[in-house]
Amino acid sequence: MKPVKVGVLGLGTVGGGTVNVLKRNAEEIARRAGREILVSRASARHLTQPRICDTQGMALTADPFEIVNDPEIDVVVELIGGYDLAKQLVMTAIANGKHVVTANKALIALHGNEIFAEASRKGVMVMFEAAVAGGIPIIKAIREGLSGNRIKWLAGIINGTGNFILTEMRDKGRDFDEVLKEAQALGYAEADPTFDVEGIDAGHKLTILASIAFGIPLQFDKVFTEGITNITRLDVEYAEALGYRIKNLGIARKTDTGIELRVHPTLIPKRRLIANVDGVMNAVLVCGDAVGPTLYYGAGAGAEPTASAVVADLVDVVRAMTSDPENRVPHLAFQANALVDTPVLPADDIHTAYYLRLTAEDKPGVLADVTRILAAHQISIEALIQKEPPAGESSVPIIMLTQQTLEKEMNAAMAEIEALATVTGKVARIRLETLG
Ligand SMILES: NC(=O)C1=CN([C@@H]2O[C@H](COP(=O)(O)OP(=O)(O)OC[C@H]3O[C@@H](n4cnc5c(N)ncnc54)[C@H](O)[C@@H]3O)[C@@H](O)[C@H]2O)C=CC1
Ligand SMILES: N[C@@H](CC=O)C(=O)O
Ligand code: NA
Repeated sequence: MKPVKVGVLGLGTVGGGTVNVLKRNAEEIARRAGREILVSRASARHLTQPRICDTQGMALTADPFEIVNDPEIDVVVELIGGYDLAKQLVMTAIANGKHVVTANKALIALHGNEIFAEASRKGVMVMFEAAVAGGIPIIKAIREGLSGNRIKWLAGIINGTGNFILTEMRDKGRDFDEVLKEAQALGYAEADPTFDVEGIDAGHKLTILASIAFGIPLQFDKVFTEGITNITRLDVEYAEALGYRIKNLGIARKTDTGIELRVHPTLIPKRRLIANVDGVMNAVLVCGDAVGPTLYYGAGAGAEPTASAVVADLVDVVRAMTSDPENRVPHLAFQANALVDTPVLPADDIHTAYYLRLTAEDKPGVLADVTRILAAHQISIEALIQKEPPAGESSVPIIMLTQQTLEKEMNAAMAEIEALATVTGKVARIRLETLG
């Protein structure tokens, strides 16, 4: 049988890793796919620059449109990143009847509804396993392995760069900016690293996971995101002292009224396996009504872990290429009957517990004022630590854990606490999930 001809767009970290894995494991991959998979063309911005992969046997071009318009190419692998150019290339490839594999979560989260609709019309596959949690086969796990379940909730560490930064800060006391630079040098970070540290990249991934898990359209604009830039060493230490770790989580939960979609730093009990997922590793907990909680763990970023997922998608495409389009697993497994009436809940309706840290004057009655405000908003305190004032100072840190409450009640209570004359500055707030 003739080899399947692949055109790779972008030979950076993931593109280079993909070429390397395809070459190194060519024999096993051909056996599993049933046909040889050959990268016959690749597109790079700078044709002569040194790169991590060997480009022998590939025709290189600086113009990616040559590849998506080449009638010889069967599958296009988009690894350029970004929105506009990537979308034009993917839509052109689909219009030309080519299958597409991409690692681009930004593209899928923002333009996936349009891309999948067009792909369905043309009867081609668009695969995106590498877009969520790098090498972990989480898309497959939810779409195939858990397809008999009603998914109740999922929660994941789904940004490798952010987890790497939090781990290095906690374990080695390293500085935020210095660790971010290292993550960039290692090829983990996005082209714009604010996507990693402000929760945008995790928001893109959560959008995709929620869409598959709950059968809703992709709705990135409704995800609540908070980044990790405000996490202080003090909060990391207090959280540890209380038996918790701070992890940046993407959480999607089905409630009676809709779906919570949120990305934020979260206190989680230290005893949970996911609390011990460190460095660039990712982990996703998925709770189905039949199976209960399941956990998936692996490298969330980096050249070859991500390539592992890209190549798995290529193998799937090649296996399914010859089958009737109607019999292939559909792109998001629900495309034609997406649950458009299930709302994503506004941030005010998030239901969670909280860690609060405030600085107050060391005077009788201050704590009573704070607890009175919380009680007026039906917020119960689960644990409280009041430190002695540091020598020569009259202010003390007060740390509280609350029971579950509504975000809007907490916002109102925090505003009232901050307005107290005896309280200095802002109240630090980190959401808390037991993940039980
Ligand atoms: N780096 C990682 O660990 C992961 C990255 N991803 C995603 O994979 C995609 C690629 O990411 P990386 O490989 O890290 O980025 P990268 O910046 O290392 O590679 C992108 C490559 O595309 C090339 N490129 C840009 N415009 C081009 C054009 N017009 N024509 C030809 N080539 C062009 C760049 O020169 C660069 O070599 C992104 O969507 C990213 O979000 C997904 C999972 C993990
Ligand atoms: N920048 C991303 C790369 C993988 O998706 C991350 O750090 O997780
Ligand atoms: Na994946």
